[in-house]
Amino acid sequence: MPADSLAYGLQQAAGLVQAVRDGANLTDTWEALQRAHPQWPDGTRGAVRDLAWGTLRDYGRAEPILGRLLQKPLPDPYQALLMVAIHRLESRPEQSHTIVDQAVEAVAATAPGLRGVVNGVLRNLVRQADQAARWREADPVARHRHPDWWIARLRASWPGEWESALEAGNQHPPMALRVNPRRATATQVLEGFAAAGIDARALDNGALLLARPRAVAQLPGFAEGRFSVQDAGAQWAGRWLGAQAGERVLDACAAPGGKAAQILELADVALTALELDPRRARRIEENFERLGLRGEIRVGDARRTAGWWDGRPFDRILADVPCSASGVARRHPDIKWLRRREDIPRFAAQQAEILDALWHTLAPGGTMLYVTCSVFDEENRGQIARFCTRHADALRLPLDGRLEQQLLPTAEHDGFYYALLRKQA
Ligand SMILES: C[S@@+](CC[C@H](N)C(=O)[O-])C[C@H]1O[C@@H](n2cnc3c(N)ncnc32)[C@H](O)[C@@H]1O
Repeated sequence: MPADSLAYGLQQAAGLVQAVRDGANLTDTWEALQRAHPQWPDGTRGAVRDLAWGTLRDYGRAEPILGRLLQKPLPDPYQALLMVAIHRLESRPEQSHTIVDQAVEAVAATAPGLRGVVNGVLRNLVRQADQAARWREADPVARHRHPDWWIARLRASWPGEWESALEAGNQHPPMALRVNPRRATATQVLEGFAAAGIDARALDNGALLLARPRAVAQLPGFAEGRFSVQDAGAQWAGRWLGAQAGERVLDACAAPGGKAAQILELADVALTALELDPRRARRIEENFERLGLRGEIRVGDARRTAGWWDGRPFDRILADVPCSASGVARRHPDIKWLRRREDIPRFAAQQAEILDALWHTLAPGGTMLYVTCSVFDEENRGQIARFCTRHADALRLPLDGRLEQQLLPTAEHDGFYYALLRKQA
């Protein structure tokens, strides 16, 4: 199969989808696949990625169709191949004949005996497209493209917003940039973009939103460290932490270093960037280097302060804790497949442990900004409410006039939660 054919793209994307169905992490699998195919042209890389990410974002969409059109699921990875083909048929209905032919070609290469059934299922689907739309509409998982327990949680917490948040979470993610005020102003960056014919605009918090995602290295000013890629929702961290020159600041869960870099771009602070995973900690180093920033990078566990804390209290702490990442699932669509309902209390317990340990390292009068990229209450407002019952010296401070900020995914930003706590002297 030629590497630029749709058949090849479908086959490779099916391999990625199958790996996620087997429990693998998409980013790691994708990196390994690219290492195995260094000769792939950009077009092939882009096509395989789009097909796999799109199919995984379509969580649950193929099931009602395959359940009705197949007597029993095809063996691995051919069921995944059908899912990728169905995703493609839905997104490019005008190319239905080519898609069916190419899917048959893809299966013929390794399982010629399945050609007939793949051909039959996909042709049936093309013929019965209206009926398939009704099957999907009748199935909440297929309609909202999220696991049922996820839908139920969001619906219970956000009765007015859950549907639009789920829908936004199914779209292609936006691309936003964080301007480095040490190297440029937002106006200068936007002028450089306008001169290069790149459409972008500034949002309320200063983030620049590109009209269309692009390869960052091709944007004028990136190599000079004038900006970094960072979701607009994440960019509230620097402002809401509000670190001032001369302060001792801890970023307790720092890799890859986006928020740590923002803190250093905004004020001359003494920053410690702590990270549990040594491999990920190296990415903080690379980010600081590109941006010309300085901070102390330490590998350690935020829960075990004896391993990394010198006993001098911090004036401010950013606790951007590990979480379900349910607010960024459109960027990492394998999350919808890999997360289980029971993972959420496990994350919440880990977050509570981190928060309790960090609280001891905060100076009286100091503040801690708690951040997750989750949309689930148990990790967010519930977590902070429980923290405040355990720590009588914790005082909640408002963020732009609100007790806490839950950003649900929209066309402009991903889902994040923020709460600010002061340790009373
Ligand atoms: C949400 S990410 C942080 C993103 C980062 N703040 C940024 O803006 O680029 C959470 C990070 O915490 C790290 N982590 C998980 N458990 C930790 C622990 N107990 N102590 C320190 N870091 C931890 C993870 O490896 C991960 O890199």
